[in-house]
Parts: sequence; structure tokens; C-alpha cells
Amino acid sequence: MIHLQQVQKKYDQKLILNVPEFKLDKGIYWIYGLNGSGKTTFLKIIAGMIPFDGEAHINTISLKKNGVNYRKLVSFAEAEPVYPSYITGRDLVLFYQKIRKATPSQIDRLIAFSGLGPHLDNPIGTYSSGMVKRLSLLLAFIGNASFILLDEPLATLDTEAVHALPDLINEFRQQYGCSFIFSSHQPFLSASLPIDKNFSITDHTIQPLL
Ligand SMILES: Nc1ncnc2c1ncn2[C@@H]1O[C@H](COP(=O)(O)OP(=O)(O)OP(=O)(O)O)[C@@H](O)[C@H]1O
Repeated sequence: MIHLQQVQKKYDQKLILNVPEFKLDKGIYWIYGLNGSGKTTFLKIIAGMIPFDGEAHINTISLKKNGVNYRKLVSFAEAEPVYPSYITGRDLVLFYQKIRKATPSQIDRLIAFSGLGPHLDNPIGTYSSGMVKRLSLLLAFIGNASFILLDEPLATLDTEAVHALPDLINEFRQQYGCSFIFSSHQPFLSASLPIDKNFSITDHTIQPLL
């Protein structure tokens, strides 16, 4: 379970998010919101990637008191991922595999999903934007995170990858018990997945959509 308490985020004294209390059990969740409403900020707070006021727990582990163990429970794929141009896709995959203790069979499955096999030994600077996006999704799924956060996961993906992603999500949900939170403006995923609850970010806070 994710539990946020008294969370506030400001940039330059400007309030972006104010979430007094937020709880999320296992499941698949969708976050809507206009451009600039705070979806990415919200996901980055849960991922432990940006400073904020308040507290976040996953399964009783505190981000602020035990950040190392907290971050083992959560994985995040950026909307617009950027990597150093000179390292290869395989460098990153092997790094993630090592630190997240992923099995070779899981890595093989994710490389197959990504379709990047023939390109993995090339520097990321030679990848197209869709290939970089596929790599970022591959990396987010490595290991056994309790929550996988996908920010605009369909952006720049071709139709083949768009159709492969729901299968991967369902597989990881069943095989590893992963939960997912998406932010997306594109409706395809919500039609292809059993979404447990939709949320909307408006007026700096997050509310369930009825
Ligand atoms: N590093 C930053 N410095 C200053 N302001 C920021 C920063 N990051 C985000 N913001 C501001 O915070 C607000 C929320 O941004 P965020 O990226 O979370 O929105 P979003 O809902 O994900 O938008 P989009 O749908 O366009 O991706 C915006 O007003 C944005 O300008």
C-alpha cells in the first residue's frame, strides 16, 4: 500500500500539490489531469525522486526514514526519458539487473517486449525517441517493484509496442503481484486494462473520479 500524509510540493513558493491524505492498495490506477496539473510531480513524489513536505510510505516503509528500502519497492518510467548518449542499452539493462537482482528469464522477456535486442549494444545516442521510450519501459519493469509508475507510457510508441504493453502489465501483475499507476492522455491503455480506480488532479489535489 502507498500512504501519503500531509504532502505539499511547491516550486518557487508556488503551490503545485497539496495532498493531506492518500492511500492506495494493490491494483492498477490511472491519473488524469490537464497539462501542468501536477501528474508528473505526483508520480515523482511517490517514486522518491524530488523533495517535498510530508511523508510517504509503501507497505509501512517510510521514504524519509528508510529511503533505500523504500526505493526498492517502487519503479518509475519518465514521460520523456533521457540517458547519456555514449552508454549502450545493454549497459543500463545489466546495471538494473544487478542492482534489482532480476532473473535472466525476466530480462529475456523484457528485451523481447522492447524489440531492442539487435540494438542493445549500440550507444543510446543512436536510438530513435521510440527506442529510448521502449528502453525506459524495459528498465522500469526490471526486478520486483511493488508499484511501477509509468508517466505517459504510450508517448512516442508505435502501435506494436502500444499493443504489447497491456499484455506485459497483466503478466507482471499476475506473476510478480506488481501494482501500476499511469498518467496518460491517451485512452488506449484504460480500454485494454482492468483499471481499479481513476483519479484526477485538479486545484492542486488528487481526487477519485466517480
Ligand atoms: N522543476 C520545476 N521547476 C519549476 N516548476 C516546475 C518544475 N517541474 C514542474 N513544475 C511546474 O509544476 C506544475 C506541474 O507540472 P507537472 O509536470 O507535474 O504537470 P503534468 O500534469 O505532468 O503536465 P503534463 O500533462 O503537461 O505532462 C506545472 O505548473 C509546472 O510548470
